[in-house]
Amino acid sequence: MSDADSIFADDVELIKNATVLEEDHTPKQILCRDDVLDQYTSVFKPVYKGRPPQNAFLYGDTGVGKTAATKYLRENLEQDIERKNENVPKEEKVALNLVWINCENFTTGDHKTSSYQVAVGIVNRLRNKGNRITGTGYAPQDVYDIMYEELNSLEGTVLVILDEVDKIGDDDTLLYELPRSRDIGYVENIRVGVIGISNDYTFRKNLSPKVKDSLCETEIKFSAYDAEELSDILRARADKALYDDAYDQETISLCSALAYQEASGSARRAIRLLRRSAEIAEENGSDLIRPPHIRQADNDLEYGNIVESIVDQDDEKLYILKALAHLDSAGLTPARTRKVHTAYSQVVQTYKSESGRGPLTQRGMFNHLSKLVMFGFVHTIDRNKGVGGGQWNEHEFSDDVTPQQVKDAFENHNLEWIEMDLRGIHD
Ligand SMILES: Nc1ncnc2c1ncn2[C@@H]1O[C@H](COP(=O)(O)OP(=O)(O)OP(=O)(O)O)[C@@H](O)[C@H]1O
Repeated sequence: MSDADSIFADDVELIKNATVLEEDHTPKQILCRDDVLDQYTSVFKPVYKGRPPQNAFLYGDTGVGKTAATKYLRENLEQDIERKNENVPKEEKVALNLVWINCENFTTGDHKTSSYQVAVGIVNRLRNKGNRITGTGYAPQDVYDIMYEELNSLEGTVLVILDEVDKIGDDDTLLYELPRSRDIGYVENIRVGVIGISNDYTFRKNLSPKVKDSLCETEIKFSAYDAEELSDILRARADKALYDDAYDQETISLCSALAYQEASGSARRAIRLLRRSAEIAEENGSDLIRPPHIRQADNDLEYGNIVESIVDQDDEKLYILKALAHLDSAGLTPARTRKVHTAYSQVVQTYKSESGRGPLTQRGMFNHLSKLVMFGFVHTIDRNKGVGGGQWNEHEFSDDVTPQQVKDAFENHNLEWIEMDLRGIHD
């Protein structure tokens, strides 16, 4: 069968190498980051020389190259150590063990990670499949003991990279102890270096002084890219991913400008935008990515971002948003707080009938509703009819949110979307 017979084929193909546009692609070159790379290279240098490793804390907004720079230096370090070891006598060989943990992957049901969960993760990275431990059922001290035992069975330097380290929350025992494990006497055969990576500025600010002392030996800030830097990064990516005639200077400039404006200089957003724009251009049979494709791609990404941020809300806020979605569909917004509470109570009863937990009081719900206003999902109107006329609040979705996005978020959250008819609802 030729492509012409397939419903999946497009008439034109603009993407030459799709993997280059994927999230986990590590570029061969890190652009526009010379200063930061110099600083970061110094952190890895002692490891290459077989000296005690340093600890470091990397921070900066999302999509600004923290992970990419770390992967790039890790690959170089491993390759260079391998080359060096080929040419030196046995006793001078450098032993490096690297454990990469994304703390986001070790969250429990309530979206929280703890030092305990990360310690379980480290143990399981070091053990083979049949010998792994579960994330529950061990006393915390037992898990730490097992982890240090596993680490101590290695030799040389152990570099533990904790990506999204902020997910570790308040329980930061590990962040304090792991970098100092040799001084404390938990390990004796190895030297441990810890690199924490975070895009949460509050987490960095709130780190306890003792964690700051041990983990933040070197702090490296990754600032956001400006539109010109985004253009350089994007052009290099487009050169590898797209056919030469598929894009021009306007494609690169517009994708970069939009990512700069709307995603605070995130290279991830710029690359996603380029990929979606190329797909839309292909679907439209265009042999060049043009501004309308890019604008449509930008709208698609914005839509998806809002759905993702709704998915991140806790159950109570999801129920309030569902109540507002039904009120909106029934033409009943803006709705007074009492009406939103009645609708919300119905939603809770529908979803929580099995657990037996009831809805929050109106005041309790209002606290969550205020957070939704703060996050930009909901818009509240203050009605004031003057003396004797009364004062009250009315709520509706902000301009960026639609009932369909709430529905999509429920589905992404694996929560069934139960249809509800709130047309006859009273205040
Ligand atoms: N300087 C750069 N040169 C080339 N590619 C880059 C550069 N900076 C970022 N990228 C690319 O942009 C995307 C996002 O970068 P990365 O994952 O490193 O961001 P991050 O700062 O770790 O974000 P987060 O905090 O959300 O994890 C990746 O595809 C990465 O390869």
